[in-house]
Amino acid sequence: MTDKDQGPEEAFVHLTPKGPDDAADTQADLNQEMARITEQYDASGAPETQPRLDYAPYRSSILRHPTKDPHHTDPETIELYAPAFGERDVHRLESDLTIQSGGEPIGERIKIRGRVLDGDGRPVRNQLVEIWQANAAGRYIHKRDQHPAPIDPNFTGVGRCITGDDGSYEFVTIKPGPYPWKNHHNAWRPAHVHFSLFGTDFTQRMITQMYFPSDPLFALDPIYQSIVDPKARERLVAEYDHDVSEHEWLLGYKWDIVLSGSNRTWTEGDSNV
Ligand SMILES: O=C(O)c1ccc(O)c(O)c1
Repeated sequence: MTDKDQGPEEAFVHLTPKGPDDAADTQADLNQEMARITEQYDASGAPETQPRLDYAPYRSSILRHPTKDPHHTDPETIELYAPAFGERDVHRLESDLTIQSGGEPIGERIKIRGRVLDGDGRPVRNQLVEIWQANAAGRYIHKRDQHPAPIDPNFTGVGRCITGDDGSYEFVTIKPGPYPWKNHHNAWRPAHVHFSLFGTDFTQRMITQMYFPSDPLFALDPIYQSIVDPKARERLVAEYDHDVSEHEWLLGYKWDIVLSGSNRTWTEGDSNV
């Protein structure tokens, strides 16, 4: 575990925004800084699928990134007190975020389907997959999110499931709206769904985000841009899949998560960084 390991609570820790006179607060300056770092990467020719941990345009990463080597733990000891999940602990209906209350949540109903795979393309079965996200208006139910967008009384934005024998997972949910955050002036996060994979024990937990195709905010988002390899960025974007869509009911997206190897999915916090 590292201090960067992040759940729904910690996702809202912001730095105080700098004042309007601060040069780094303009989007143009931020874009320049992001482009400079990407250029350095391109020149280095190094394949890099994981994000810069202390990426200045993403302000909180300066505070939150791990500064010490990973802490080695004895896997047997950790099993004595870490939480563990089995198939029976997670109900099938917990993967449908649209039926948690008496009423229908507002927004575009979607299904996200995918597989969890290892670096050789083998399915990773029986994994706890948890998601959390903003509602259709871009609002989280969280005390630190007080921006003036409505809370949906029929939507918590939280769900979970266990992967099947073929590594598959599936969530029915509402497409999240873009989220305004305080990283810099007029900062909006592209619509995204947070994913946590538990691993076979707590020390393996990894956290990432899934995005939606063609989002105009990608180029402006320091979290997305903190991944300098364009291919690694693209792997975080789900694909629209018409076969997953259902007639007059929902739109379908496909998104696979690869745990290791050169096609590894970007992770923002896991026990390996
Ligand atoms: O780093 C953050 O502050 C932060 C806040 C909310 C999010 O949805 C997010 O992805 C990051």
